Amino acid sequence: MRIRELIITPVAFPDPPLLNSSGVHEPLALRTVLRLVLDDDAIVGLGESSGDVRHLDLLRLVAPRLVGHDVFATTALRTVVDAAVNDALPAPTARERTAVHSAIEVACLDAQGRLTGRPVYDLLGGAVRTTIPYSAYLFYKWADHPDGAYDGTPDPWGEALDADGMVTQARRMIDEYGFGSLKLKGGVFPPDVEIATARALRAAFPDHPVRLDPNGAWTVPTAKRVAAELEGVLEYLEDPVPGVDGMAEVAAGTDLPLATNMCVVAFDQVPRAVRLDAVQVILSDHHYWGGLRQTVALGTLCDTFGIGLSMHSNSHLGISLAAMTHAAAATPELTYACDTHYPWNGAYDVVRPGVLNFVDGALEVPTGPGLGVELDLDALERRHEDYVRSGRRVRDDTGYLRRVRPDYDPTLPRW
Ligand SMILES: O=C([O-])[C@@H](O)[C@@H](O)[C@H](O)[C@@H](O)C(=O)[O-]
Ligand SMILES: [Mg+2]
Repeated sequence: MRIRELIITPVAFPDPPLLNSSGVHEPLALRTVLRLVLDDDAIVGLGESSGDVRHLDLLRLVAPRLVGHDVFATTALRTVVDAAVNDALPAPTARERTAVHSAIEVACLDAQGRLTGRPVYDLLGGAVRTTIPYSAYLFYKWADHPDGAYDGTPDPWGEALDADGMVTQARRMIDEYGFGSLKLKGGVFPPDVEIATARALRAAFPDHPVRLDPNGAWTVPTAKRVAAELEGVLEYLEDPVPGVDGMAEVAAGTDLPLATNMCVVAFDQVPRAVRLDAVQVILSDHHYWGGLRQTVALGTLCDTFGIGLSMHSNSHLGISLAAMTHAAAATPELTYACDTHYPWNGAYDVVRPGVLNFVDGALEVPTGPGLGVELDLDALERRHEDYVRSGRRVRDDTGYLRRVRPDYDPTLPRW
């Protein structure tokens, strides 16, 4: 079955003012929705990937070159993608190429599943679990955007700028979604504030493992001190310092497992990280590890070297969530609850409701053909109109925070 067309639709959707080590989320988050149309027109494979304009430009170069290729030939399609993006200026990096491979592979797998009547997890080797636990992704946040939300809807979450605010946010996430573990996004306040927040979460929810992720905001000495204080409090500490060498120095002095989605983000970075014993958990992410099959392969590799496997997320919608869920279903080595931003953005999804419902903090793996989710074309059109109207083309957390604090310096490590 051959590919007739790849339709690429950039979308924008409201996002709350969530703080991180580089700034704050803008009123709109960006994504790209892919529709891979096959010859007979009845089968359309879905995909979702980054909304940044550079990725979009690369996808647009690739789209016409896919026409006529077999949708099952995903390995050969990587060569087609590489040849197509060679025309890009500036020349794409290996990471940029891999992100395009990932996006195309997911749309192909969805189409293959629809053609064969099998869920994507079957195409990945079969499901080893039927439900996938996710963690509550907690953010320090402002009560509202300075100029209000993009669509004028009042922010239902309220402010969370200290330990009490974070415990309130966590309680609400747990009440609404049933999450059984907590991820705290740090790197926003001085480390002692974030240590106090992690401790408060642990005390308020003693049965919920807590992880903390300051996205490389600390120096090695600071990270060593925080790790010593949080041993026994956290299940893992994610990217306390930038770079694999710093991670190795911190890891050498603590029993707390160190996790990363920043310093090991591709297969060619694994050997050095292993040699240095720099990370004890890798966060997979099919959007940049090369797709769903590569994510399953990463599980094998992690197991080989005794490294744990978790899953990273970024602001996303339901096609990505479905793909993450299928990857998790087919990866035996993935034993941590996965990250997801979905509670922050899911109200603006482009897939029809009914499939992606959290029960006890977990998603049932969709059993329908392909990814098992259906596109809501009206919602897609609305989100695309917002994209066009907004004029936004790249994510800029730092620039947005600077509107409020013009002297804001995003240089890391900060503490
Ligand atoms: O959404 C955010 O602000 C996160 O900080 C995200 O950009 C990170 O990529 C991510 O979730 C992480 O775990 O580092
Ligand atoms: Mg992280």
